[in-house]
Amino acid sequence: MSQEEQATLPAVQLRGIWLRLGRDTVLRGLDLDVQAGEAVTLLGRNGAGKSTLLRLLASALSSTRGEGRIFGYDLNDRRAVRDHIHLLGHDLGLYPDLTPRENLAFALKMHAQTGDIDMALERADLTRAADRRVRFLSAGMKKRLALARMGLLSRPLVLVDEPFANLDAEGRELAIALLWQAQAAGSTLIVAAHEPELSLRVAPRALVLDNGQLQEGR
Ligand SMILES: Nc1ncnc2c1ncn2[C@@H]1O[C@H](COP(=O)(O)OP(=O)(O)OP(=O)(O)O)[C@@H](O)[C@H]1O
Repeated sequence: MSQEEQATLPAVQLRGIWLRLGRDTVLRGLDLDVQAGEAVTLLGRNGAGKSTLLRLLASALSSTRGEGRIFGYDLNDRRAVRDHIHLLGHDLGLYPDLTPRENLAFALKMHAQTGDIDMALERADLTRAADRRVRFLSAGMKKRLALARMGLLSRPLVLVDEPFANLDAEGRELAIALLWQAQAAGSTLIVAAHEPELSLRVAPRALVLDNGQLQEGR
């Protein structure tokens, strides 16, 4: 598929998705359409299934029933899906024995990309901690690093679970700025958050996950 053909396809198309985890049926016939370039805030109470939905979209979980496509690629085509997404989940996926600088360099290398690591570190206010092992950073500093990595890797679909958790006021503004930047660079965003007043600034389409299905609005 050419890049031109791909750009005309919806970023996300889910049809009748059911997903069971243990004894819980978390998603119950869920449908979702997200156009390329859209920015969506995903709301819902604790345990509603927001993280589960993001993990399904990242092809880290399989549905029990239903069909899903990411930029036209079937969700079961995990390699193609993972080539198009970046998931910033509860588990930040950082390497604790590497430094922030090394984590960012490794992420760029894994995606065969280049980027300005020093600028990303500075923007995240991590310059002074750039060469300390990640395991010695605070929770908020780790979150800033994960956000900096998201900003460096400009993936077509960016899935972010609670971008504002563990951050101080300045860190929250950094999260918003990096999400803006990702969208301006052409990424589609889906942001699960408990702070609609923050998330809706960057992702104005609100979807509420309730009883395993999505509804528009707050
Ligand atoms: N690995 C698992 N095995 C069994 N059940 C799970 C698993 N992970 C999540 N669940 C269940 O799935 C449901 C949805 O969880 P999920 O983490 O997706 O919710 P959430 O909307 O992201 O919640 P929160 O706002 O608290 O982060 C919950 O009932 C949870 O207990």
